[in-house]
Amino acid sequence: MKTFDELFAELSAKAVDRPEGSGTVAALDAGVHTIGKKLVEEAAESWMAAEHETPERAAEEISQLLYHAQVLMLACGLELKDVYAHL
Ligand SMILES: N=c1c2ncn([C@@H]3O[C@H](COP(=O)(O)OP(=O)(O)OP(=O)(O)O)[C@@H](O)[C@H]3O)c2ncn1[C@@H]1O[C@H](COP(=O)(O)O)[C@@H](O)[C@H]1O
Repeated sequence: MKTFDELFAELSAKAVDRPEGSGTVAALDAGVHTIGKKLVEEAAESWMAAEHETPERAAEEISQLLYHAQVLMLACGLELKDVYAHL
């Protein structure tokens, strides 16, 4: 288990170190358009899980939504503080 901030720190390091086999590196290389499509897909899956499945399934999909939101942030050069400033 990890927090939102811990995941962002991990993904930020991967974006710099570019370890082989990292899905995050592959997503960043694919670009904003591909990352955005994945984000929307996970948003829809979160909605469907919340409406038609269990809270546990919704939590799983929402975790993936948060992951892809962080990848999009990295692709845009955003840091957590840039987003937190709007909360
Ligand atoms: N939390 C996540 C995470 N959540 C979601 N995903 C990605 O989002 C996809 C989820 O897609 P779906 O469940 O819709 O399944 P799918 O459609 O069969 O998958 P794809 O065909 O889209 O690959 C997964 O296949 C992962 O590629 C994640 N990928 C990585 N992480 C974490 O990010 C960190 C870095 O990961 P790497 O960059 O891969 O090392 C690690 O701590 C990981 O646990």
